[in-house]
Amino acid sequence: MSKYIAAIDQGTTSTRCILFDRQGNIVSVGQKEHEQIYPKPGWVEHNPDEIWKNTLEVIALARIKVSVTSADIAAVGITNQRETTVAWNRRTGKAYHNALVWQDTRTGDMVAQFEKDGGIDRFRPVTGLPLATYFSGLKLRWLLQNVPGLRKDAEKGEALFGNMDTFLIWNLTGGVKGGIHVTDVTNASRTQLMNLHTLEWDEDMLRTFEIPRAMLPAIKSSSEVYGTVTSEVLPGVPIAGALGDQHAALVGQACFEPGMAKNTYGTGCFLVMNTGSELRISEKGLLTTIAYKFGDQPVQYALEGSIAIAGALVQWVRDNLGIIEKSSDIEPLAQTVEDNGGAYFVPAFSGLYAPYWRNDARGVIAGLTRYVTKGHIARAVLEATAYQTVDVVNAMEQDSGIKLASLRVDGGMVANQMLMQFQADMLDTTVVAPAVAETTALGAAYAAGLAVGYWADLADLRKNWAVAQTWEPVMESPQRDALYKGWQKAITKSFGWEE
Ligand SMILES: Nc1ncnc2c1ncn2[C@@H]1O[C@H](COP(=O)(O)OP(=O)(O)O)[C@@H](O)[C@H]1O
Ligand SMILES: O=P(O)(O)OC[C@H](O)CO
Repeated sequence: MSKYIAAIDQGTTSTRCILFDRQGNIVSVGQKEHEQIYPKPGWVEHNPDEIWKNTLEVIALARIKVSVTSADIAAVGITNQRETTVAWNRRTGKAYHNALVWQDTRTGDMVAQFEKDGGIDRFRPVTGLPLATYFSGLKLRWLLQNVPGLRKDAEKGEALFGNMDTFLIWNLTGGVKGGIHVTDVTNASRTQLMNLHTLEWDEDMLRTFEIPRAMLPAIKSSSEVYGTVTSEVLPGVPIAGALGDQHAALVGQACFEPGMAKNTYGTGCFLVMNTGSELRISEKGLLTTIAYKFGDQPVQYALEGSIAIAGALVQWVRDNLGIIEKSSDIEPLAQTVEDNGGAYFVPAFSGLYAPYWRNDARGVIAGLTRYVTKGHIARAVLEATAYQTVDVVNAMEQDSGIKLASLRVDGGMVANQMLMQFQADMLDTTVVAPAVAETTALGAAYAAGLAVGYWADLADLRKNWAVAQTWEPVMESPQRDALYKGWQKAITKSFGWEE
């Protein structure tokens, strides 16, 4: 019997391949970062060829470290940065343009145009999503309008659209030699082209955004065999699961009951609450999305609070300001001071996502005086992620009527003790990190493993979840309230910057 499940986690910053055993333990990891391309202010691109090459490389790396053959791997699961949009040619395999990354704001004018006729929530009842630059539908519309020849090829079915899940599955299953063109429901739910009620591409949305249906992948469940890997890195292994990364983290955190929630602190920060088989359209600025759908079992829905910039702000301080060398240096720098010194950093680099949905917002540092040092700025940077999470939790509790008893956390920023303690303090709630920190990859492994019988059922998966660390709130209410009041004031200063 095969010993492991492989998960490919194609994130915003890097691509990883992780091998898991039956207890959900990490056996081996291969990881590689890719280039972030910023052609203009607000534009963010990735090179799909680089990501495909990195994917092959990280699979090989993960295998070499523990010298496993493909016979040792029962299945592979894919998880990915969501919304990031690629169009490529079926015959050549070449992308027509760099991938437009989820954070890219170039569709701002389209958003404004569509908003004029029906407001920001006009597509919410069908898609669960507000009008925003974030989702794939308008990014694809931009490509179709701006890349010569793409629309013609798309109408003939020669050009294919996909998010990174689709692009990788197509390449892994043979590419130009008959690659399989599919996506899963969770990824499809982020395009703003899928009808949340029917789980099919919505004809009205396709017509409104002028998207040729022939270029769209088939929508599948999150856990079933889509095809078999033909590339020599994993020959003959079935690809049996796919989930957008935030949905995968929900699964990896074993949040299988309605009301259970997780928050993933990566490039962005995404709080997702399982709401069961009931579809709820948010009234507080959250997204309605698919939690997961395992095979032919009923679909599970979720509410999501998406924050565009979290760890990305730490990267920005590292790469653009150069006041730290590596991301983890932000913590000792922030520890050089007692508090934020009155400074607040609102990282509205891609506008503001949940619960504000302000495409016109841009980043500000507020409350500066001559007293403020780089230590205070470091502190304000970390606090920004915690305050944004409080904004989202407040909306989530109002929307769902459920008070969070504790918050399950994961992602690269969870390594930051100061941030996690501050988060517990600002939420006045226990924050809990699980033993397996790579919940995103684990969730994709679970989806694939369930499809091929490596794990029998959800009970098998629940057993694997264990606590690694908890952070308890210790801050007094007056201090918490004063800090949050400052944040609420600062955030209004970011509004209306972009005309
Ligand atoms: N110790 C740390 N303190 C603060 N931020 C950190 C720390 N370690 C990593 N990060 C941030 O976490 C992010 C990487 O997390 P990860 O979960 O790997 O992201 P992604 O899946 O989005 O690629 C980066 O933006 C990085 O700046
Ligand atoms: O790559 P991450 O972990 O920052 O996640 C990106 C999200 O899926 C964007 O919606």
